[in-house]
Amino acid sequence: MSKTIIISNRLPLQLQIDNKKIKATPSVGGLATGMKSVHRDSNGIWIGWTGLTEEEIPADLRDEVVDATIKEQCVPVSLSEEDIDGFYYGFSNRTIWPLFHYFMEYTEFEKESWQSYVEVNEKYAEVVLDNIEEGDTVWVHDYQLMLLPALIKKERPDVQIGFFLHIPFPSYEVFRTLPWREEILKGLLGSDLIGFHTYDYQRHFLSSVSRILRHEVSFNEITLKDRIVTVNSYPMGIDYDKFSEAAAKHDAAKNQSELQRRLDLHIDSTPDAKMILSIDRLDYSKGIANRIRAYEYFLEKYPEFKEKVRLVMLAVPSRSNVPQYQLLKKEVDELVGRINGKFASVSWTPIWYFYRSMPFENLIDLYTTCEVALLTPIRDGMNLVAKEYVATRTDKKGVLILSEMAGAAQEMSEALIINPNNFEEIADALKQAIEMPEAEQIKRNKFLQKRLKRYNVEKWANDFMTSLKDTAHKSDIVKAIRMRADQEDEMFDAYKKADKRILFLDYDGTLRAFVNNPEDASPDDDLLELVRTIHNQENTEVVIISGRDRHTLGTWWQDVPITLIAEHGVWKRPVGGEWAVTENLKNDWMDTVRPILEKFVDRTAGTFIEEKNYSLAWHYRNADPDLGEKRASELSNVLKELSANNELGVLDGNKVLEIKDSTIHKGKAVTKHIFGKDYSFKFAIGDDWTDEFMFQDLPDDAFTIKVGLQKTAAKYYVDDTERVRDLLKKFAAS
Ligand SMILES: O=P(O)(O)OC[C@H]1O[C@H](O[C@H]2O[C@H](CO)[C@@H](O)[C@H](O)[C@H]2O)[C@H](O)[C@@H](O)[C@@H]1O
Ligand SMILES: O=c1ccn([C@@H]2O[C@H](COP(=O)(O)OP(=O)(O)O)[C@@H](O)[C@H]2O)c(=O)[nH]1
Repeated sequence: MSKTIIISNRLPLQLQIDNKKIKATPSVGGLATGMKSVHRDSNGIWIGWTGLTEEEIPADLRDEVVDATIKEQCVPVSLSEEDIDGFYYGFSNRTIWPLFHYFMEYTEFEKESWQSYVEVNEKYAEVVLDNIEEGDTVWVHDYQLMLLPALIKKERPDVQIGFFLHIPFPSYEVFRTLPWREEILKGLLGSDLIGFHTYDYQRHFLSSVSRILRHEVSFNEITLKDRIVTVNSYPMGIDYDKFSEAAAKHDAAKNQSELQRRLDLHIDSTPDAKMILSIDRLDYSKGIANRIRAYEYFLEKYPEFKEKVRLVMLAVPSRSNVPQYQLLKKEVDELVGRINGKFASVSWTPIWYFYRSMPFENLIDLYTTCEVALLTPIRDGMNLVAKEYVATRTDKKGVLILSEMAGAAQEMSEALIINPNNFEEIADALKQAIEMPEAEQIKRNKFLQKRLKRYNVEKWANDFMTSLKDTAHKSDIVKAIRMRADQEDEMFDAYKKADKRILFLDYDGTLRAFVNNPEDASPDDDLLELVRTIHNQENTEVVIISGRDRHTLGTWWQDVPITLIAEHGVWKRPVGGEWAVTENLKNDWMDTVRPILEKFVDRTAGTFIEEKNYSLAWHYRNADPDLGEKRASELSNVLKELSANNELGVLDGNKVLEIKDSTIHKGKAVTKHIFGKDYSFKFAIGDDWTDEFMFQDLPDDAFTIKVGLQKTAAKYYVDDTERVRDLLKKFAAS
């Protein structure tokens, strides 16, 4: 049975040696906590580092390490102290992490640590390759393993590889400073699907790919010589039910609260003070020091809140071998000490500071007890703590203040969104949060919870995996080759020999180049004459098949008695006949398509669905323009695939995608047209995606030609409309 292989630097469990025995504890950090439930529910394996170096594991405990990991469906990658130094503390956390979080002043470019990064990625590749079986799917995670996709693809081109980056991808101007930028991009492009938390990270990545590697990037696809790599954004969710159910249980047993106990013990005798929560790994990207300063500023600006609020701050130890993290620890310790010293009274401590990691139950305690969450990262890929806080507010009360620099802010607009560098704004947001009427808190959280519940971690992972599976077919369709002279000769030979011939000609972009004003694209005399000449040849039928309306087409070609097909196949004018509708339209497909459109509405702010009698339209004119175009292309692909089985067609309008009965696509139109007639020469030429239906649906012996080098199902391509004219001239002369 095929399986999914998850690979990340850190396994979901971390091993320690305790009393000469191996002890496992859950890993901290969004990647591990988020993916845990995905892994638990799959029959796959998770490959990664255990947290113990080779030197730390005595020979007699090696089997125990393997046992402890196998028990959790994990496979360990064995790393030495030197590896961890160069690869983890070095290149991953002194180069990539600061650079990708825009901390350029912290970024080190050390050749030795780069070399270690390469070697450790190779070590991971070895373990992965040892564990891959036919039909398996591979899902690589995060910035520590960006070379891995290409290393796996090189050995196993048959395997579908997905990659997800959990941190931001920086803008090209920042990324380009990396001496190994090409290697990193090439490593990533070993994947079939690359995912990011937000559209902005995706956009930055695509921009770097096209500028640095000069690959063709079209919408969210990168065309390589032999494959297509799809890039998209999938905002990671949380295990919503786990958090909300734990919170409900916790609420029912309030006396378990550690915070409450502290208050009961009169360590701090201002029990009514509102609790403001902050939870992060102690990382400079999280903006912890700034947050404390902003809190100080708040107490100065609004002194009436002294003794009325308390900042409960959990900072989890992280990467403490990296100097910047050590400095930050010192800075935070000092700040907390200074501010507590400055404002505290006998009955009140303004900051409760915990420097450690907490078990799940204690986290739930913090989440449920604190009325406000203040999360102010300077940069953060996503920030799952923000989502977890909202999920635990079972009575829907509580206010989230969130930095606009966290990926999560893009989906959580009902939170109070602040700029983490703007103390004024943070102080005001704190005041607003503390004073916010309950009805407003509930209203905001209702929206947030609904979205988080719906797009939970399971849905996120399924979305990613489904897209990854879909990429399997994508590369097959870039199969066209530029028509060579000998192939052209062969085609005209076949044309001459055939006793019954048909040519399907698309109009705009094929017979006529695009012009600014579409009404000006009428056929020139030369074109009219060429088409007439071909039509007049014996046993030859010319069909112009276009998305144009029938009036325009009919007027332009009124003097040339050829067959015209208009509006992608809705209308047909046979030779010497009148326009007629070709099909009875149906609408029973709508219940299948509506949820797909709703999903795109969920993921693309500003879009909406319009329902008509025989069609559904997804409008994106109010969305971010770039995102709208990219999502439209993605939706269009999804719907086109569906259309093959469900007889649907997709029309790409101006900021709208309209889905109709598939009697409205060129493939169906040409198939119907040739049905029962024995054409021995079939030819179709067109330039855009609506022509792909013809290319796909015509029989294999048809000569199908795409105008322009693009992804296509046609057999050949020619460069432009001038080349099309040359071909028409040759047909006319045959
Ligand atoms: O493994 P560590 O070095 O101890 O660091 C912990 C993890 O931190 C990072 O988490 C990121 O992933 C989260 C989930 O997608 C996201 O919400 C957060 O914004 C990111 O910073 C890191 O990406 C992981 O690889 C680390 O394991
Ligand atoms: O003592 C703690 C503190 C935090 N977390 C978890 O660590 C994750 C932090 O993820 P986030 O995306 O906020 O940031 P990251 O640390 O991954 O950058 C969240 O799932 C928290 O529940 C934890 O397991 N124990």
